[in-house]
Amino acid sequence: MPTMATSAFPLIKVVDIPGKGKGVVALESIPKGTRILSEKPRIRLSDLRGIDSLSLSEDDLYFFLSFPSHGKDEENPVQSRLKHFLPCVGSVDNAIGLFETICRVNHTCYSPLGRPNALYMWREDLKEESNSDRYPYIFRTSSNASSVLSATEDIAAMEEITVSYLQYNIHTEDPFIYLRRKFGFECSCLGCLRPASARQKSVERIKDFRQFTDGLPARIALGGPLGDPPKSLLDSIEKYILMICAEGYVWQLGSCAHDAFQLCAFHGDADSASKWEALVRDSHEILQGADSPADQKSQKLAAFPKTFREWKVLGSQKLNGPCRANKYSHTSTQSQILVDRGGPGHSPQHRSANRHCI
Ligand SMILES: C[S@@+](CC[C@H](N)C(=O)[O-])C[C@H]1O[C@@H](n2cnc3c(N)ncnc32)[C@H](O)[C@@H]1O
Repeated sequence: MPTMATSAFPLIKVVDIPGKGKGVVALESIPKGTRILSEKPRIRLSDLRGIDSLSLSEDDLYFFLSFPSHGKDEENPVQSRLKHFLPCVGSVDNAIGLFETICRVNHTCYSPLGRPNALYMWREDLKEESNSDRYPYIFRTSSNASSVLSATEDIAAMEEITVSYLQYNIHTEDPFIYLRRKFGFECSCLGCLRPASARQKSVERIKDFRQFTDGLPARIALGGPLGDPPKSLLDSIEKYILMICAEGYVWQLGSCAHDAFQLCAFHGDADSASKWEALVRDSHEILQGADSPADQKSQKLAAFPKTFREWKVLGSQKLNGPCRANKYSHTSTQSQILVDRGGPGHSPQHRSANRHCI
C-alpha cells in the first residue's frame, strides 16, 4: 500500500495494526482541520446489488481479498468483505465505492476513554473546486466523486488515524454490540474494552442526554412564568453538554450550544448569546468547514446575535455565557477534557451558584 507523498496531503502510511489487520498511521503531525486525503474509488458500483455481476480484474480481486472478512465461509468472499467496507463507502446516490487507502482506516468509538481523530465523508454533492487555503479539508469535486478524510483532532506523528463508522451521531445502543451485529467485528477500542457494565452506564447517560435534548426546544420556547426559569434551563444545558462531551461526543456541543444561544437570544442577552454561538461556529468549522452554509450562519449569529429572527421574543434578561462548556472548544485536546463520570448534577462544581462565566 503506498505512502501518500504528495505536497497536497500530509504523509500517511498503511501499516499492520495489532488486532485490527491493517490501518493508517500519520507519518508526521497533522493539525486539526487538515484534509488528510481525498480519494476516488478504486472500484465503484451503482449499488450493492451490482456486486453479483461484478467482474473484477485479478488485481482488484486480490485487493478485495486483502481486507478482513467476518462472513461465513459459504458467503461470496467479495460480498462478505463488502459488508464490512460499507461504513466508508456510502454516497448521496447510494453508490458504493472501494477506496484504496480510506477503506483501510479503522474505527474508534466515542467514549470517555477516547474518540476518533478523523472523519470521512463523500463529497459528491459539492460541485465546485475548493479555493480555500485556510480550510483545506473542504473538498469539492467538479467531476468524479471522491471520499475525503479530514482530521478532527491534532494527530501526532505515528499515531493511528481512526474514524467512527457510526459517524458523529450519538447512539443509544452499546456500540460494541451494534458494531458486532452490523459489521461483524469486535471493536477493540478503549471504550469497548471496558466491562459491559461500564459501557451500559454510558448508554444510560446517552439516553438521558437524548431525552433531555428531545424536549429542549419546547422548554426553551415556552419561557415566561409557565416554563423553566431560563437561568436554570441554561444551567441544565451546560451540565448535559459536559456530560455528553465527557462521553466523547464532543460534536454534540455545537447543537446544544445553539440551543443555549436561542435561549439567550429569546431573552435579549446579546453578550451571552454571542459566546454560546461562538462554540457552535468552532464546531462547524471543524466538521463542515468555514465556508459551509451552517458555519457562515453561526459566524453571523455570533457576531450579530440581534439579527436572530426571534430576538427578545420572551423579554429581556441577563443570562450566562458558557461557564465550563468552553473547555470543550475544539481547540482543546482530548487530554484537556474533563471527564465527569457523575452525569448532570453529580459534581459539586455543577451545583455552584455563583459561577464565573466567560
Ligand atoms: C474498513 S476495514 C478497515 C481496514 C482493515 N483493518 C484492513 O485490515 O484492511 C474494517 C475492518 O477493520 C477491522 N477493524 C476496524 N476497526 C476496528 C476496531 N476498532 N477493532 C477491531 N477491528 C477493527 C475489522 O476487521 C473491520 O471489519
